Amino acid sequence: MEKKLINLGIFGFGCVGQGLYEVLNKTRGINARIKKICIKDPDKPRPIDQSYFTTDKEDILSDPSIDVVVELINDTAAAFDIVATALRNGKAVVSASKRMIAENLGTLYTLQQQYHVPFLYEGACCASIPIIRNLEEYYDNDLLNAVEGICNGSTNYILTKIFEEQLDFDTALRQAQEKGFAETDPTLDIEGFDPKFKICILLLHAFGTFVQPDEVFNFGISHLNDFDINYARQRSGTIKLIAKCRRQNGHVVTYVLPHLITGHHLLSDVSNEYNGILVESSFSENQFFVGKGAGGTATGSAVLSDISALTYNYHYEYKKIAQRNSLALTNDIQLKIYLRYKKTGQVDLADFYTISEKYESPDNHYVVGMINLEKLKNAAWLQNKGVNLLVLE
Ligand SMILES: NC(=O)C1=CN([C@@H]2O[C@H](COP(=O)(O)OP(=O)(O)OC[C@H]3O[C@@H](n4cnc5c(N)ncnc54)[C@H](OP(=O)(O)O)[C@@H]3O)[C@@H](O)[C@H]2O)C=CC1
Ligand SMILES: N[C@@H](CC=O)C(=O)O
Repeated sequence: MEKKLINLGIFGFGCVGQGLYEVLNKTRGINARIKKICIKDPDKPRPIDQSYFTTDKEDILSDPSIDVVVELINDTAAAFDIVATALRNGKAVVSASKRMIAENLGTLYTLQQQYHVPFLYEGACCASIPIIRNLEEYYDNDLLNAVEGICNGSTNYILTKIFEEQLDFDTALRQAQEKGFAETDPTLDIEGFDPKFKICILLLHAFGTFVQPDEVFNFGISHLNDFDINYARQRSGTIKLIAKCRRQNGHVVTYVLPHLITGHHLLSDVSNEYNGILVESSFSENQFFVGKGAGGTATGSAVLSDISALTYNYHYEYKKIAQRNSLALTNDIQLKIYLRYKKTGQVDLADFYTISEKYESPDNHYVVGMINLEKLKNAAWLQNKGVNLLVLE
């Protein structure tokens, strides 16, 4: 039987928009066609026929023949306006804009309930890894303990190139940008904001907890220097930027921090733009999801899977909210960290609960010790470019 034709209105034709176009053209299983693509710059050369394009958002939002609005743009405020308007107009929406989603989760959840329209965003979290649908459907009753791992393709690409090919940071970042992995503003990647947006979304689907990204501490890899890299190498280890949400004493702990990984660890084998997510639960215990976490076709495939899911009326049920199991966020935990700094007095060692190791040389000092996550989040000294930290586990 012929499947009903789905008319798509797409916003954005950059890395992900073009990835979706390619995936859609090579996929036989779905009867969907692109009716219009709304972009920003009318003068930019496009690889497909000009008749597809418009700069007027109403050509999509007010067209009753468009069934699904696909939002793939790099402007957070405009993306929220598009998605919220489409939902209010009763149109199903698919998006990959993690920042926009994470910053507006409460409102977007309410709009879905109010207007009874689906809003799917698998591509927003770890691109090709179907983690949201798994948290929604497979882990709907199991008692989850943790969802954690590598949620940013660009930083994992940079760290892989540094550790495996001895590339310098700036060259590796440039490559990540050229390959379309990095955000328009790459500080969102290298300072750990992008994985924070993703973990905030996963937190809702795993534990039913709404948080504003500002409440969650993130520290990325932009302060990394050769001394830190050697510190990791001397311990036969590597460095990974890890986003984490973990149940602890009736609360949930959430953060994004660079970790020193030593010994055999599943995440140490996750390379380049791949992401890896460990899910820990009471009954199924440990499971590991790995897949491309950035890039046009990898994300396009997740977006297409969402479009396809809409054809069988799939929508997120947010079961953890419905089960009223929501956990409140806490930063009241102790972390064992390596803290490297340039000179005495640059960091406030009194913030540490205990210090077990101290090293001093003319150029670099470091301590290893236990520190409270809330203290770390509030530490002004950590903003200094000459200071870096690694979580030791
Ligand atoms: N790159 C990746 O690997 C991934 C990206 N994402 C997310 O997907 C979204 C898109 O990313 P990406 O494709 O990389 O970004 P790009 O910078 O490659 O493309 C952005 C697109 O958005 C368009 N655009 C910007 N503002 C508007 C507007 N107001 N109205 C209509 N179109 C607009 C641009 O138009 P124009 O072409 O005219 O400039 C461009 O086509 C982002 O939110 C990103 O965070 C999610 C997962 C993976
Ligand atoms: N900039 C992001 C793109 C995908 O979400 C990343 O590098 O992971």
